[in-house]
Amino acid sequence: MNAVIVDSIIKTYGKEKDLAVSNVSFAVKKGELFGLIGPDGAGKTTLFRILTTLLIPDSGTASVDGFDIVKDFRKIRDRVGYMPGKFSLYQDLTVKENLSFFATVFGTTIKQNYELIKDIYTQIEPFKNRRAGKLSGGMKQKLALCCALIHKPSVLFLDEPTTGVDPVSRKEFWQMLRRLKEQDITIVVSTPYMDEATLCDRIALIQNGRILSVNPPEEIIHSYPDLLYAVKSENIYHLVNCLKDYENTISAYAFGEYVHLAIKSGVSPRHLAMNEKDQKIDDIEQYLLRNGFKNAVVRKTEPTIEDCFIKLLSD
Ligand SMILES: Nc1ncnc2c1ncn2[C@@H]1O[C@H](COP(=O)(O)OP(=O)(O)OP(=O)(O)O)[C@@H](O)[C@H]1O
Repeated sequence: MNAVIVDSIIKTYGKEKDLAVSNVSFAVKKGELFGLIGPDGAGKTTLFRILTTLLIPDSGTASVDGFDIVKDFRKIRDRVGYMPGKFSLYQDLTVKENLSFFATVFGTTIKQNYELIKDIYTQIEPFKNRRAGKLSGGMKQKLALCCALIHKPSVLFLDEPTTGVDPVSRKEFWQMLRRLKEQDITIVVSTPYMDEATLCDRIALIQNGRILSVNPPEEIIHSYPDLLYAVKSENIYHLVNCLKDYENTISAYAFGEYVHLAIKSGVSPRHLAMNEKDQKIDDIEQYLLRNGFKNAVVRKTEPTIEDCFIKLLSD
């Protein structure tokens, strides 16, 4: 059964009718941890605001927990938890006051649903009398999650919950989400961090208001069609340009301290053992040598979600 159904949603802004969400359709299964992955401006927040009944789409339909986002908006508001990217906490209220406030708004008490938030709340309880504005990023995020959960929602929408949070808190946060999922809460979470995509059951890759793919992350990675190499040398900028001109190149782009080079899979096996010497590596090394890169290191690499995203964008 599906907890969220989005069918042909279109949303534009302003007189110019700038397209923010372009004919988007997808469904999220009950109990699923579903990720909306895409860069800034992709349309993630707009979709969240539509699904939490804060915005009305220009056209298309959507339902959450079986209720229509327009006709049944009140029922949806009782059933969803929403952690917006910004401004979800009252900075001048303490940790405890924020939580009590959100509980009261939903006609419940902290005590009534304490079991659900206990794991998370105990981590911020030592600071319960501190004003929210004086908490660290990680602590704010935990409090905001408690506030979004306090009325025991069946579907939880989290808009970029880990943006601006340190790597350790980010990891802890995802562990918390996995535990919530075990309690049968459907979670839709957006993130611009591609590495977080692999922690979801399924992900929708979104760009410019369009969905490029909806699949489990491992399937997206498995269906990557090209051969991918990581190339390292001094002067990444020149290296990228040089590799773009290589005859077999499909794409070449900076990837951390490496350049990722995608080439046509041709006759080489798609999954060469990582330590197996690949004829193509020799060819690339020779090409780079001819072009003045004396110490370039070339190795085969497995695609990440980010590589798949780049591939989908260039198709
Ligand atoms: N209130 C608004 N008025 C006009 N345009 C808007 C408004 N809100 C969003 N947009 C535009 O709609 C597009 C999608 O924005 P949206 O905020 O949904 O994306 P996002 O993926 O959540 O990115 P971000 O993380 O930057 O918020 C962008 O081009 C954005 O500039």
